[in-house]
Amino acid sequence: MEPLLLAAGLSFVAILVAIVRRRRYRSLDNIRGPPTPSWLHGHDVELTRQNEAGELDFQWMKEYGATWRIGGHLGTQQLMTADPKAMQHIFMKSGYNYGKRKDIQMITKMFLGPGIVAVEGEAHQRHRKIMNPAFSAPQLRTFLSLFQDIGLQMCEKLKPEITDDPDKTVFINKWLARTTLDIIGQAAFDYDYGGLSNTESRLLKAYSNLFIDTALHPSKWLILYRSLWHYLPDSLLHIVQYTPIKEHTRTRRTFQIVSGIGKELFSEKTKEVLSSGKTETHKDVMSILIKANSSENPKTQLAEDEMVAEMQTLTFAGHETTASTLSWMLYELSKHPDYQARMRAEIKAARQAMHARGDGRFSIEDLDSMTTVMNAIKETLRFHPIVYNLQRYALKDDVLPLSEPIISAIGEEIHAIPIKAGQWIVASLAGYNRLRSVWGEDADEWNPDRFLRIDPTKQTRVGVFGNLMTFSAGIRGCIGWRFSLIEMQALSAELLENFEFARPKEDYDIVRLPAGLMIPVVRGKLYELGSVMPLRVSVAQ
Ligand code: HEM
Repeated sequence: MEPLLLAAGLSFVAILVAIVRRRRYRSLDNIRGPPTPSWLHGHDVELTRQNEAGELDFQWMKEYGATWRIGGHLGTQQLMTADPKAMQHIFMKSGYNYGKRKDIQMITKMFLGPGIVAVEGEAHQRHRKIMNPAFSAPQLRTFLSLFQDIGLQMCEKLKPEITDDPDKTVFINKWLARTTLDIIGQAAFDYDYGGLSNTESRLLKAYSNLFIDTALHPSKWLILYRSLWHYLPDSLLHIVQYTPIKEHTRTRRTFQIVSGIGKELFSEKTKEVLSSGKTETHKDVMSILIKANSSENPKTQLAEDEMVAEMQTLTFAGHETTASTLSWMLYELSKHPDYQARMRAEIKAARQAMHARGDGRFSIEDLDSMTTVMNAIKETLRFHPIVYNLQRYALKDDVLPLSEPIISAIGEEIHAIPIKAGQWIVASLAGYNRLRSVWGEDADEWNPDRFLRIDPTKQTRVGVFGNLMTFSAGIRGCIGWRFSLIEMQALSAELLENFEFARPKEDYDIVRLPAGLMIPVVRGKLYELGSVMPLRVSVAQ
């Protein structure tokens, strides 16, 4: 059958199912929210076209409080919330009752294969059980010296690029992505991806501007088409990835390159680990995974394509995320030179103390004692959450508790919202991270010192770190959050001791484009420059 005809046929089936089910989701009439601009798309188009990620969330929060209703496809309603108790309930107290939608699962599968991020329920439990040991705190401590070595390599490579021209503008996100790619390659697979050494790296090329090409400003047709996937039976769902559109072709090309590398690595690693039996010598994440998988009951073991997908997932989730967050931190520091100077002084003092006791490298304890650095990382995670929202649907009828009551359409105060099975929910991570009730009246400013005054025991407990939702929470919370944190601490120490970061001499206006992940772009230069974070970098005095 012609692929376009097939897409049309699948859409027709899905529209029928969606219309039949639609009535059940109109249970939020009592909740206030912005008027729906279109019966066909609800607010889905506005959300993907907003000027900056989170802009609409902040606007709606001001108007309706921490929870509100928006329109979905074909006249459906979606609940959008930034409320701490609602977040806690959805992500930390309800097990798998708020699942990932099938359309989102499918898109994830197209990028990453059938790995941990794309699966649900029992299958997810199986994946997580095999992966957890590789992300334990003691295991992650062993990676610190690797993070420091690769951080130093980055500094050594960057220095000659800037010494001749003190006003040189550097796209710092590119340098950080190359660095974090090498880190994940070595830590996860004991493999050199060539990010810093090889500008022709196959993988870097495959990932370059991936989000702009596949997720930025999708057409109205594609937005609707994808949302209807949720209603397709599994037997038809897998066909949709072959719809001949440029976003899918680009995704498939990247998938083939990354999974090709993953397969080669997996087969070499499996031979190495299982034939030598010397696990002590193999401390990379993949070796631990292969060992854990081989000692599982065969019924619960991960299959080869699932293990390869795990490698793709770690490569993808483990590098751009951390690189982006660090880029936003350096951007903020370029606007806050006084805070930057305090961080540098703290790192230098810690370095002196370290030398005085006869050590050559910072320990985890040294890094943890640098509160000025840690607070800048925390504040950046709060202010610039690169995953700015998460979409879920209710598998069962439920009642969602609120810590911030809202006013209903008829003026009553609402403390809890009845939820019908099938209801779509958007958790606004960006919105929660800006709540004044949680973060103070200056929540819309980047100010790391807020963490000196906040008492976390007085907040509703959410997230995995610092009461932030940036790494999500609960059984599906980010497995790599501690990895990322140690990596950011180690790289910040190297970078800030070696370099100063300032605004570039060109008058660049940086915006946070919503492209699945939040990406930095120079306003008006998206197609010329792609995703960039330009900063003036000079050697620190
Ligand atoms: C600043 C850095 C990072 C941020 C902000 C971040 C954020 C997130 C978020 C929000 C989720 C939940 C996604 C969802 O429910 O759909 C997630 C999941 C995940 N992250 Fe991260 N992440 C970061 C770094 C990392 C690193 C370094 C790794 C690996 C080394 C990693 C591996 C994963 C994996 C495997 C999952 C899926 C967990 C599951 O479904 O059980 N992440 N991350």
